[in-house]
Amino acid sequence: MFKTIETKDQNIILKTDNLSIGYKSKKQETVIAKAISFSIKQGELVAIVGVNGIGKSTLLRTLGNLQQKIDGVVTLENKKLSEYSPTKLATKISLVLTEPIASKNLTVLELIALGRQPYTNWLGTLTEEDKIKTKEAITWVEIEDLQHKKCFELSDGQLQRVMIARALAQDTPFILMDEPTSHLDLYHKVQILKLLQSIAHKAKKTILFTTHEIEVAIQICDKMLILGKNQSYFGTPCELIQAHHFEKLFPTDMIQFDANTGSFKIK
Ligand SMILES: Nc1ncnc2c1ncn2[C@@H]1O[C@H](COP(=O)(O)OP(=O)(O)OP(=O)(O)O)[C@@H](O)[C@H]1O
Repeated sequence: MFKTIETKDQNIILKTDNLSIGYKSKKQETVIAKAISFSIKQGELVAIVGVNGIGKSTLLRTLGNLQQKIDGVVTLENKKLSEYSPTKLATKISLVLTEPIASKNLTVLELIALGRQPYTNWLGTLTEEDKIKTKEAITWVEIEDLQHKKCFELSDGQLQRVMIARALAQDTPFILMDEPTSHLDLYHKVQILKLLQSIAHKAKKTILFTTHEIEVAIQICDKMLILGKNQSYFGTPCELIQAHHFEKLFPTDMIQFDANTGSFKIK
């Protein structure tokens, strides 16, 4: 249904090596987090977790090339991220960010079709292939009944599914999502993450997302990145639990991670 891609280096799609992220101005450079090294393979669902303000969104924007890294190397399909043109990058990475969409007056179908922009001509004319990819994305996310609604008529959970469909219509091998489960109840959080898991595993998309739902992510994700200011930890949830890395996530005065249940307990 969707394109799969072949890469060298054991199907590694994205790799960071000693990456530092942060903000640069003419006067100063602020490092938010450093020494971030990890690699993600095709078809993996990966969560970035960490305390508020640690730099999860900054990392996601850096990986999407929306902002400059401070130091280190990011490679996408064995090529440096900085060597991609914006047009080429749009065929490799789709981004679902938390900013409210400006185009809520569009219908769901129109919004999802915007995902085809990297492939359309300057008039935005949709080809048969663009229409097929748009329909496929709608079917995958099971929102056929919503397609003619206006986006402002949707609930948060429905809108989140629509944004995922738009990313799928863009048909990139790699999808970056900032907090796809925010504002959702537990049932809908799990529903969205299960959907992302099935897209990763069945359509062989590589999905990297930020979340505060650590306990749900432990149960659903293939790998996780625990982001810290000076050191980050990457691995399968099981490896991270066994290495006691979740214990270091929050100050221990109020909450403690229980490695037996994979959950946090209030002290
Ligand atoms: N445009 C900016 N210029 C300078 N500093 C910024 C900018 N945007 C964010 N920051 C700072 O970068 C740090 C990391 O912010 P970021 O939003 O990446 O964290 P986060 O882990 O996603 O947080 P949260 O979990 O609260 O969403 C914060 O200290 C924030 O104040």
